Formats: sequence, structure tokens, C-alpha cells
Amino acid sequence: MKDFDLSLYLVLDPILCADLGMVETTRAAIAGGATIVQLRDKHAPTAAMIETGRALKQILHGSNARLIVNDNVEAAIAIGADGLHIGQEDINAADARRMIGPEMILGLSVETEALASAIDASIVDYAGVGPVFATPTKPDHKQPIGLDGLARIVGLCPVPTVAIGGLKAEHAANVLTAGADGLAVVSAICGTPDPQAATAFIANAIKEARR
Ligand SMILES: Cc1ncc(COP(=O)(O)OP(=O)(O)O)c(N)n1
Ligand SMILES: Cc1nc(C(=O)O)sc1CCOP(=O)(O)O
Ligand SMILES: [Mg+2]
Repeated sequence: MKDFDLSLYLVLDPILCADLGMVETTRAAIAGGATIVQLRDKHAPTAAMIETGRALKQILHGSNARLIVNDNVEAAIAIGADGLHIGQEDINAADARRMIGPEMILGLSVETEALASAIDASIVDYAGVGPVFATPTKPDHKQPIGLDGLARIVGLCPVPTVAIGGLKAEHAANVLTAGADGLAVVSAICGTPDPQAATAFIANAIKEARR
């Protein structure tokens, strides 16, 4: 059984993090209680992804948080990341698993009940389910599923799930009630005036929702 905690999953965005930078934003988010950090930079060349990923790995060292790389299998392997996240339009999950080996965490995005039912739990370790709400952070996002859609999709996933898309601290209770194991956020942390406090605020909402 792989050891990872989806509770508060930070997805980095280089534009939103521009002031502080992705590395310092991550340092703050880890101090605030983020449990997973995803390096997501849709336009960075592989060499730049690897450089940033190595810096992030140093920051996460000594914490229980995990480092996941979005889309780029080569970078994930070169960084020695804990995992890789792919979507339905990225590399096929079985091919990704063959490339990253059995130990790395593999996350897969699912947007529909059919895709949730099709997850092979011998290949995929968790599902990113969304978008729950519309969000300007990912202009090409799919049709929002809402909290009811989230509950239906999560109920069909044979693996742990993290909800994503337009989520803030105020959604923690509803997202957990829908059955997701955690919240993935970008703009609720990246680019806020105090990312450590923003992370701690969401972490506390999750903790309260679980009481
Ligand atoms: C945790 C998590 N869930 C979903 C996504 C979206 O992945 P994808 O559909 O491949 O879109 P891009 O992020 O690659 O634009 C994610 N990155 N993380
Ligand atoms: C990276 C990503 N993936 C999504 C999906 O639905 O698959 S939504 C999204 C961006 C979420 O950003 P914010 O927390 O700022 O709304
Ligand atoms: Mg992708």
C-alpha cells in the first residue's frame, strides 16, 4: 500500500505564483500543512521542469508531503518525484505505469462516471475528480460536475480521490461529505498574499470538517 495523503493537494501554477515563485510558495504551503505538491507548468521545457522539480524535492525532504509531476513522465523520473499525474488526453495510464515502474504514485484525472468506472486500480493509485466548479485557472476545463456529480463519480472510483476545480476552504465540508479524500487547489494558495496562512486556513477547514 503506497503511503500518501490527498487531504490538501497543492497544484502549482507558475503565473499565479510569479511574485513568490513556485519554490517559495511550496515552502510556505508545506509549513501551512499541504500534504501533496504537484509541479504543473504546462509550457516549461523538460530541463526547466527537472530543475524546478529538484528544488521542490529538497523543500519536501524531511516532510511527509509527496511531490507529483504533471504530464511529463521524463521529468518525473529524472527528478525522482514521488509520482506522476496524467489526464485523459495525456499518455495512456498503462504506458505511464510501465515507464515509471511499480513504486511511483500514478494519479489520473476523471471527469465522468464512465471514466471513473474504467479506472484500473492495479495501475492507478488515485483519481483527480473535477472540475467541481468552473475555474479561470484552467481555461480548457471540462463541464463542471458540481457537488452532486462529485459524489456520483467518487462513488464509482475504485481508488482514493481528490476533488479539484474552483475549491476554497468553504467547500471542504461538502467535498468530504461527497466522499472525496481531499481538496486539490491552485488559486486558493498560489498568488495569495500569504500562502502559508492560506494553506493553514484550508487545512484547518478540512480538519474541522472531519471532526
Ligand atoms: C489532482 C489533479 N487533478 C486533475 C488534474 C488535471 O489533469 P489534466 O486533465 O491532465 O489537465 P492538466 O492539468 O494537465 O492541464 C490535475 N492536474 N491534477
Ligand atoms: C489543474 C486543474 N485541473 C482541473 C480539472 O478539472 O481537471 S481544474 C484545475 C485548476 C484548478 O484551479 P483552481 O483551484 O484555481 O480553481
Ligand atoms: Mg495533463
